[in-house]
Amino acid sequence: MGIAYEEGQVAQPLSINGRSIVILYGSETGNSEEIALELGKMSERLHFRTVVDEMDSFKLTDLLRFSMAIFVTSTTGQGDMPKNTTKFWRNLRREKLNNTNCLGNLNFSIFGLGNSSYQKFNWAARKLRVRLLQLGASEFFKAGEGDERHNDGIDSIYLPWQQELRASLLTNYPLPDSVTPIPDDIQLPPRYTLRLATSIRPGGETEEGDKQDILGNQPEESTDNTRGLPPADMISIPSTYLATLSENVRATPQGHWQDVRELALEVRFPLNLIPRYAAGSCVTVYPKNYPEDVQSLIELMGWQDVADKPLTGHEPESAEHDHAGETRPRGLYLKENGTSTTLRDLLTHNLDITSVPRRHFIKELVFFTKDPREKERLKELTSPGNEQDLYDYTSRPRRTIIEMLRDFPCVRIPFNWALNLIPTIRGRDFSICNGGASLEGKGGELTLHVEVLAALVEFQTIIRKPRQGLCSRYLKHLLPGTTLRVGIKPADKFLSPENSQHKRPLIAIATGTGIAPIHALIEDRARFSRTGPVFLFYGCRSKDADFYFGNDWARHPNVRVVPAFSRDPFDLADVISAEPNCLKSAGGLGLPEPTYDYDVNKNYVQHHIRKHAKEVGELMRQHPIVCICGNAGKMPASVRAALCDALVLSNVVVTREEAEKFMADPKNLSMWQEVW
Ligand SMILES: Cc1cc2nc3c(=O)[nH]c(=O)nc-3n(C[C@H](O)[C@H](O)[C@H](O)COP(=O)(O)O)c2cc1C
Repeated sequence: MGIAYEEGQVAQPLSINGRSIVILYGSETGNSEEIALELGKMSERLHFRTVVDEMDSFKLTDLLRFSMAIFVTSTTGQGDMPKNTTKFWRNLRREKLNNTNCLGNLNFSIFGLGNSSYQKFNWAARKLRVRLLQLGASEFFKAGEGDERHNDGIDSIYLPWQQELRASLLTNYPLPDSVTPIPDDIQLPPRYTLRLATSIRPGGETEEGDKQDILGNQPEESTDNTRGLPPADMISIPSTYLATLSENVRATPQGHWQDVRELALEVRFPLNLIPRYAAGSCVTVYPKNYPEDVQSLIELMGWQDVADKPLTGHEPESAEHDHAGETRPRGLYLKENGTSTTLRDLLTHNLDITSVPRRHFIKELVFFTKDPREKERLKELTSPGNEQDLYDYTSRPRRTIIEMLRDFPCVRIPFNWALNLIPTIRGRDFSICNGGASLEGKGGELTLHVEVLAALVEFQTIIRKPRQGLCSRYLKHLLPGTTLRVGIKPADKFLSPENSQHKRPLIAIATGTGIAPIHALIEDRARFSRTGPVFLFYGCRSKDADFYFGNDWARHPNVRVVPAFSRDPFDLADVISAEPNCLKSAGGLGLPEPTYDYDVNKNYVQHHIRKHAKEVGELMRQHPIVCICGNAGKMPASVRAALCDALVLSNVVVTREEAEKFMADPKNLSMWQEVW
């Protein structure tokens, strides 16, 4: 007879000999991590001993302790592996492992996340898969490749892939007769739990005399945290630096649809810890939540009694639940100076309470409401086939976690489950837009002046209240003089002027704030007397509103700028559209087919590339660097198609097929693409 599960119960997966899965992810912005966690739940429900962790926290030899490994990785940069896979990937690629068959006992499968507007679509997952096979591992289930550009995003490939994987696991690793999978409507134990350092009496008061947490830290004086701007206190984030905001001004006119900020930061590095930085580097800003939002969530969930009490360490629920020594979610950092952390601190600095609710969050909410109608609606939102309904409720109106909890007033998440439901805040990257002498450090403790252009993300949605992204809201009201913690992400090597790279021609195509890294690059090259020519196609709405650095280009005589002002009057004769019949994509390289109809009679960068085909072709013969930066929508594919057309029109190659091959070959050019 199978095990009977009862509603309301928290079911512990059984421990069955030889039945274990490790799920390792590589993730920059959390999408792969979310999928890995979902796969982890699926695996636990099938009674596999399950470990979910980032790749870098795992040794190769540890992999072999599991019956199976599932890898989930996004692709970042120019077909690169995410940062939290660097160590793992370096180990895997060691030459001495070649021909050793060292992973001969490993069974694996892999799911990749990517965006097909990038030339190197899903390359990280593909590279990883090839290397695992080379080292003798066997693929127990076919690889999946999610594409953000699909109608339902990554889910359109991921959901059916996950269903098939589950079926395959059940067939190939059948459960003993007496055991059934844990059904979806039965709750699994939490991965992490929060505990108060002081014990609370049932009535809610704190026991007397216990005013310290287990580390002996005194709780801080209570301050009025419920109003105003995010607090100034810091959390310890590894590999970050202190920076002072020196400027925060609006770069677009008041009436313009978008509030774009010019921010300047003075970043301080200890001399022994100077990161590699150059034009093309990014600065990572870690936003915080506003006290009023934090308070609102605390009240909604009834956490007032515990919100300001010190917490102890964040251990996993039980030792059985082996998460490779991990005691709190990756990316969750505590306050500096050993001061005790409270739930309010976590909600302010660590947990993304204004993010759009993900499927995993909604699935868990079912367990925290007693109202049958709420339960039914929550189940409906996450049931297979209802992806459009989920999208319309969550992503389309950019609804936040707090707003969703208001819509479901009977939901009460116990405070000690918070880390399991709410995702951690991740830093947001902004391309540095200054270069050359302005990006040179000064002083004994090096101070670096960096500038960024931050387009504040503000949405007009079907919910009447205008919405803002977390980081946008944080930056909008950030006052000069504020100290914050920032990271610096190095740029691709070929962008920096070392090794004579600056002598190569640069063909740059930028739209909107995508001009930021290009501007930095041009300033960097200007330091040298002999630099290659620059041909810049720059698309924005209007000369007066968002033609960033418009007055600056004149300082760079070797830079030729061709602007495409899409909303200013223009001469149709200047705009050369594609002729799909003679310049049709040859396909075959797996590149997305650009659409031609949306840009007829418009004034976009791709039209000007075709118009200047001869000059573009000339530079293409000289091993140029080609940069495409800006919005990820239709622009990257249209621009690549226009570059291919230019190659044909200027007789560098004869056919469109040859043009696509030419573009993909690093012997001809170095492509750097940064689109979002
Ligand atoms: C800066 C940047 C570079 C990217 N480069 C690629 C790429 O080369 N190939 C690709 O298929 N997807 C690329 N993507 C798309 C990501 O793989 C995709 O957004 C994915 O969902 C991110 O998942 P993550 O949050 O787990 O990192 C890139 C995204 C960004 C923001």
